[in-house]
Amino acid sequence: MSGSGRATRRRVTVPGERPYDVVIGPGARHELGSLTSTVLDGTARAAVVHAPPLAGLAGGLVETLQTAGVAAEAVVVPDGEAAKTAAVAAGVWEELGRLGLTRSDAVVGVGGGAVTDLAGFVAATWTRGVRVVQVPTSVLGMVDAALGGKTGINTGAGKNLVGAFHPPVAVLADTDVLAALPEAEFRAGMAEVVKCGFIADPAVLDLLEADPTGRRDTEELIERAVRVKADAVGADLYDTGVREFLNYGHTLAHAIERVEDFGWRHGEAVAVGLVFAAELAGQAGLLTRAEVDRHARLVAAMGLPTRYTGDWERIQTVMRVDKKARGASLRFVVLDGIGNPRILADPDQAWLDAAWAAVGGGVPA
Ligand SMILES: NC(=O)c1ccc[n+]([C@@H]2O[C@H](COP(=O)([O-])OP(=O)(O)OC[C@H]3O[C@@H](n4cnc5c(N)ncnc54)[C@H](O)[C@@H]3O)[C@@H](O)[C@H]2O)c1
Ligand SMILES: O=C(O)C(=O)C[C@@H](O)[C@H](O)[C@H](O)COP(=O)(O)O
Ligand SMILES: [Zn+2]
Repeated sequence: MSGSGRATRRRVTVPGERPYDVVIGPGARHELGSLTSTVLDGTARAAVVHAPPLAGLAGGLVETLQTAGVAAEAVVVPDGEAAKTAAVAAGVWEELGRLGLTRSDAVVGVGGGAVTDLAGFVAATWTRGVRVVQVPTSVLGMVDAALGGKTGINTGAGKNLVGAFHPPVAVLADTDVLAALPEAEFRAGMAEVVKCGFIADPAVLDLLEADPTGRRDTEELIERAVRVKADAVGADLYDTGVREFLNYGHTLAHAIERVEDFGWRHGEAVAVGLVFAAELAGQAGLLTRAEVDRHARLVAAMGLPTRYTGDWERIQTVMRVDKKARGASLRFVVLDGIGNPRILADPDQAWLDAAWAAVGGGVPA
């Protein structure tokens, strides 16, 4: 089973000190067993971390590992953003201790971005670092969260404020599992895909304008987004340069998520954040009106939100806790033309207010 379809799957190598492959396509998860003689060589034990909705899939992967001679067990965590807490991480550490996981063993993260972020974080911290294989099951996980090595959890102050850079040894993006992904989650994942289009690959924009559902060209879109991310993290794993561009739309998005107590889908918040960032660039004279409007038009056509009305003062306070902020100054990723991202530091308040108005927020007089 592990070999069937292998030749037809797409493979993207993420460059860096320890390069690894992202395998994209039907049945990709079945390559897990064969990893025990390559990147998982020497693994005696493995913890397969998953949330309840992915129990069936994770159970199959536990069996695959067992068949390959690895003492694998499932570790169940809460679903969605509720997995990304210090308490859940502490619970998983206790489980890894019970399983006797040593440095030569491995964690397998199975699920959406929330679970792979958590699984990556416990792998980064357990015995100061064990190998992790990510098996993303959402579009968002496949194109973004499962690769690149950003792992982490949330705190009361905001999104992803505790974490570590810990790249996986392999990513198995099995597009068969997307059949069970709820439509709203599929759409939310496409927000990170269109983000990649705007920052680096305009062909993605053309594909999505032709079919805003992303269903016609799903694998092509996933591969293109993975390549955009692989290029950025290959050049700048530690997020001190070009990797910051992957944060396009995220300054507002993370603030929305925090203010909404993590009740918004990440991709939906990113969608609004893209519209906000485009207007900010328009205000700064970096994008034409047509380029600004292309953002809102495409995001809306994809069935994603373009509006958010909340407490502007509070949003601005939370945005200052963003990891791109330096001291008191806010820093945003903006586009200086489509496909040409740059940082805009300390934008004029009037530009910020105009961007807020563009997503439907009211600005107090
Ligand atoms: N580390 C990174 O670089 C990075 C990048 C982007 C996003 N993220 C993080 O990823 C998270 C969002 O990930 P997400 O959008 O995947 O959401 P999620 O992980 O919350 O998953 C959304 C829902 O979809 C369900 N689901 C996932 N796959 C399924 C499948 N195949 N069938 C049925 N149900 C399925 C999950 O159980 C969950 O209920 C956020 O926490 C975000 O901060 C991290
Ligand atoms: O990989 C990156 O770098 C990104 O910025 C990708 C984002 O889509 C992702 O949401 C990431 O987790 C945000 O990073 P953060 O450092 O702002 O938490
Ligand atoms: Zn994101």
